[in-house]
Amino acid sequence: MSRSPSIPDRPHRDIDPDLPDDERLEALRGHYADLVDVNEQLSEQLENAEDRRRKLRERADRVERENETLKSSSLYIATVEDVLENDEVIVKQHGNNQEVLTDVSPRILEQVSAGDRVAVNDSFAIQTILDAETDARAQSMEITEKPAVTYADIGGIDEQIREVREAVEQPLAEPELFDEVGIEPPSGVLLYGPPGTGKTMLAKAVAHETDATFIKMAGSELVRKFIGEGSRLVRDLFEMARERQPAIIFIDEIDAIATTRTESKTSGDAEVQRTMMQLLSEMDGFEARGEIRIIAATNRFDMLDRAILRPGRFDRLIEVPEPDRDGREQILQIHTRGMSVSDAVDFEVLSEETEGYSGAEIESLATEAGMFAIRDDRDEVNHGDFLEALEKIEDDDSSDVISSAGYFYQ
Ligand SMILES: Nc1ncnc2c1ncn2[C@@H]1O[C@H](COP(=O)(O)OP(=O)(O)OP(=O)(O)O)[C@@H](O)[C@H]1O
Repeated sequence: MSRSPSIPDRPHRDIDPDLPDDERLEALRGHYADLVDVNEQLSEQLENAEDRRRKLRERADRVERENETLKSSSLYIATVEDVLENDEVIVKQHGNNQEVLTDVSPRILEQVSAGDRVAVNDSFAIQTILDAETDARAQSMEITEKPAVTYADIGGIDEQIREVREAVEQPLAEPELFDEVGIEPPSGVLLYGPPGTGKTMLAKAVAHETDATFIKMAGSELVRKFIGEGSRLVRDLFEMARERQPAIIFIDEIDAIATTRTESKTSGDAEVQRTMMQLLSEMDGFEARGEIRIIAATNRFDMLDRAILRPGRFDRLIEVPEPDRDGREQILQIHTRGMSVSDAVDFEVLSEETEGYSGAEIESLATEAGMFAIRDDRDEVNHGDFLEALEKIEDDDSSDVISSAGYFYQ
């Protein structure tokens, strides 16, 4: 993709002062028109850059807020076991199952009852009662009975589909094959590769094919600010899978809980470590030929703690790369299947032009091309629409570079 910003040249015209007045006036008009044209182009670029800056500002604010949340002091999650007569309650802390008798402020005592999930501080004083909204279990899992994605919706990674079918689908569909041969199927499958290349789709397609429930959890969700929450979520995840089996557990961004350990020993690190240990112990505990399969995904293979790749853990690694030329063509065909596209659209040319694009980016290219057709009041998308969409995407991309380099904002 070309990334250099194309800033129009300053218009220049030599006007001979000795020309007759009418010719000089004509030349000046021409020069003026050039200036107006360049001015328009620059204004448009400026507008795009400002739009981009606004988006980046929003993103920076969001990251700052998240950072603040993470820095604020941690609370522990506990369940209220019993409310006693003398304004005391017994709470059981998640993670270590420690039971504690603690005083409660009258303000909270009126609202609290046995079974409530609460957040407690270091001295076990109840700080908040967690309502259904903050119940992380409900919030952080995505559960789909039988996802609609099929292998036919995935382009350019046939070899990866074959490997996933062998490692995940076959043990679910034909466990007797493994019994007969006397081997254990892979415990967990790790898909790794750049963002937007179809890793989630692959996991969903296996669930579709095997009529399994798809249960997705993002690694970042497991790294919450409540101590004990991560390991509890992991337990919930496996419990949910047992309730709904056959099930595919999909842990996206596994690097969030399984990065190489640093030397620092902050409580945050220890919490992440505990969450990972919980995941490994759940994996050790389940039957490899059973009805639950586990798939994880990461864009940061280089950062992974090798401990999770040992036999019996994520022992089948499948790389999902960016699509090659043929792959891009297939993905383009898939994402334009439901669109009304002119016969003159040359997919071969488009797949040449999209080198470096991920599946997700090709999907937005198709949508963007459709938008150009709508803007032009047509109901059929033509080759020119795709070229304009390409140009727009590349411009957006280069304005990324412009804004991050501060080019326009000096
Ligand atoms: N190989 C592909 N074939 C068809 N569509 C694809 C492909 N890869 C990505 N897409 C499109 O991009 C979207 C995002 O893909 P998906 O979520 O599977 O990527 P991912 O690899 O899991 O990304 P991430 O690492 O960011 O989670 C999909 O919904 C799909 O529309």
